[in-house]
Amino acid sequence: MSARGRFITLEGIDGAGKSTHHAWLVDYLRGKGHPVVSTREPGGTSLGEKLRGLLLVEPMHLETEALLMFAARREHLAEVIEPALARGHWVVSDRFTDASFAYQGGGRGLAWEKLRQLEQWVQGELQPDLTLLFDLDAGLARQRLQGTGNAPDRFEREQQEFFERVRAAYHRRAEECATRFYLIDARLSIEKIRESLEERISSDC
Ligand SMILES: Nc1ncnc2c1ncn2[C@@H]1O[C@H](COP(=O)(O)OP(=O)(O)OP(=O)(O)O)[C@@H](O)[C@H]1O
Ligand SMILES: Cc1cn([C@H]2C[C@H](O)[C@@H](COP(=O)(O)O)O2)c(=O)[nH]c1=O
Repeated sequence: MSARGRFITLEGIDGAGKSTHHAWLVDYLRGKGHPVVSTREPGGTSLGEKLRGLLLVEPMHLETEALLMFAARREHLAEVIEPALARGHWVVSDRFTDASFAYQGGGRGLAWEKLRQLEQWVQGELQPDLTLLFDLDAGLARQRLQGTGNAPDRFEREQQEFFERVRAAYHRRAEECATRFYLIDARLSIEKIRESLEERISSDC
């Protein structure tokens, strides 16, 4: 039987650089010979991607939003994450549960305790082995997103204060789960961030 694989998540406010470094990290780990499942939330399964389509577009009650995020996550865990880890594969996910604490908790004001209950229900004791938190000022993140020329989704249209609360909630979560978090200064150049990721990850692979 193969050893359980490693579970890495990337987190941060919209525009902090997760997707850029997610793609690089997956290639880097594959280059080292690891079997890697590259995935994202909300999404990662056929049902999860349909829920993502709703979540990023449809206005909805805050608790509906939180429940749909966790419903998509339950499917993601059952269909993709748990089987891959059991096969000994690495799973690299662009966002996971910390995003629910940051966005639904910090951004929208849902009680931390309700989120903890959902977390316990949906994932039990399973947590990422390593969470890379891309930390960036909300104003700079917005400028970067505007530079992409892509139409903003329902979250990306939120005010700067919303993202300041999201960022603060990520910091709270990083303090609460300090052993698995690795904070990245996302103001640095893409090259410098890669160097720091390489240094952090090379001890694991
Ligand atoms: N360190 C960096 N320095 C300068 N620009 C960067 C850096 N990292 C990413 N970018 C650029 O910022 C933009 C947003 O990056 P990216 O799409 O990776 O962010 P994201 O966190 O995945 O955003 P979202 O959550 O909205 O998908 C892109 O144009 C990307 O090339
Ligand atoms: C998992 C998760 C995500 N969100 C939000 C955060 C982002 O604005 C979008 C996803 O878009 P991305 O371009 O793929 O980053 O969804 C959330 O509010 N809660 C969550 O649990």
